[in-house]
Amino acid sequence: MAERALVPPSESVPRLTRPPSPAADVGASAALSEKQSPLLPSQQGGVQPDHQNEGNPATSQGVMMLQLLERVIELENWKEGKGLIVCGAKNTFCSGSDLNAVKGLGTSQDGVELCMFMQNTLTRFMRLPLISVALIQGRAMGGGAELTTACNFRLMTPSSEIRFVHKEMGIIPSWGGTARLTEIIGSRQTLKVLSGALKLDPTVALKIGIADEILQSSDEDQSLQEAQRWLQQFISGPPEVIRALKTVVSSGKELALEEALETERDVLSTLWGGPANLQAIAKQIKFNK
Ligand SMILES: CCC(=O)SCCNC(=O)CCNC(=O)[C@H](O)C(C)(C)COP(=O)(O)OP(=O)(O)OC[C@H]1O[C@@H](n2cnc3c(N)ncnc32)[C@H](O)[C@@H]1OP(=O)(O)O
Repeated sequence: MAERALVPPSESVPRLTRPPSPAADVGASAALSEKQSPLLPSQQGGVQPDHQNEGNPATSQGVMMLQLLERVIELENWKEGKGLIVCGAKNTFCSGSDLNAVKGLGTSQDGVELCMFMQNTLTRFMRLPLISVALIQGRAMGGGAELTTACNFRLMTPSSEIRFVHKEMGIIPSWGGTARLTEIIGSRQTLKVLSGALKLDPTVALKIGIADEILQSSDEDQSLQEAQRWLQQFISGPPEVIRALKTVVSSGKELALEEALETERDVLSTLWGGPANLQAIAKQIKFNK
């Protein structure tokens, strides 16, 4: 992996390395039924507050973060998956850190530890061999805005808003959000968005390239269905091919050229002459329609 001047402490974020054996990361060959939902388990409960901890916000926030990590580990083990949608509850994507909890986490060391934990979790999330979509219903603020940048795509509803409010809180986005936003919209736009703590409505978000599309409905269920249809166009096909594509795009983004090329060779070797490839050749598909 290419060294950067300002890398986080090595223990905080796992380094992307090429798959140890070609088949290891892209071995899923079981077909995902087209009826199977590509959704993150968030639809089945997601990262919810642990109500047993309601009396102690700091613990409650910690529990939610651990739950997020658990979900990521679950997804790392979901070998037949192709895509996922991250969404919030009650028409709100995520309003960031629990402001009550952070009152009890006032030292610089607390902030850095939180940051390292979230950098690690979100980097693992970003590297999943799944195509991920943030469905932004309502507000995505602070850490919630950062979470959207860990997804491959962002869909907004007409009434949604993304806002990196960190400056107003006297901090910077440090859950990997600054680095990822810069990669998504470039450094000039990122500087404007962060230093202005700009309210990004869907039209502005689409214009500057943080949003990929504005959905038609702001209704929670309808927008979710729209998002599912949107994602479907990118995940139709055999899981091993979709997962391989995501893997090589991730390595193209993160690795030095020689390593990225080597990854492409390794991943290709798991597909060339495989079932999907042989079937496509046998069908003599034409792409002229
Ligand atoms: C990584 C670092 C970070 O994440 S820094 C960013 C931290 N987040 C924030 O500063 C957001 C603060 N919240 C707000 O600005 C507003 O509550 C937003 C999200 C815009 C929602 O406004 P509105 O729709 O009018 O609802 P509201 O303010 O009445 O809130 C409903 C209840 O939810 C609560 N809430 C909201 N956000 C948080 C939060 N981050 N931490 C803790 N509690 C939060 C509100 O306090 C309110 O609670 P209650 O109903 O008054 O008990």
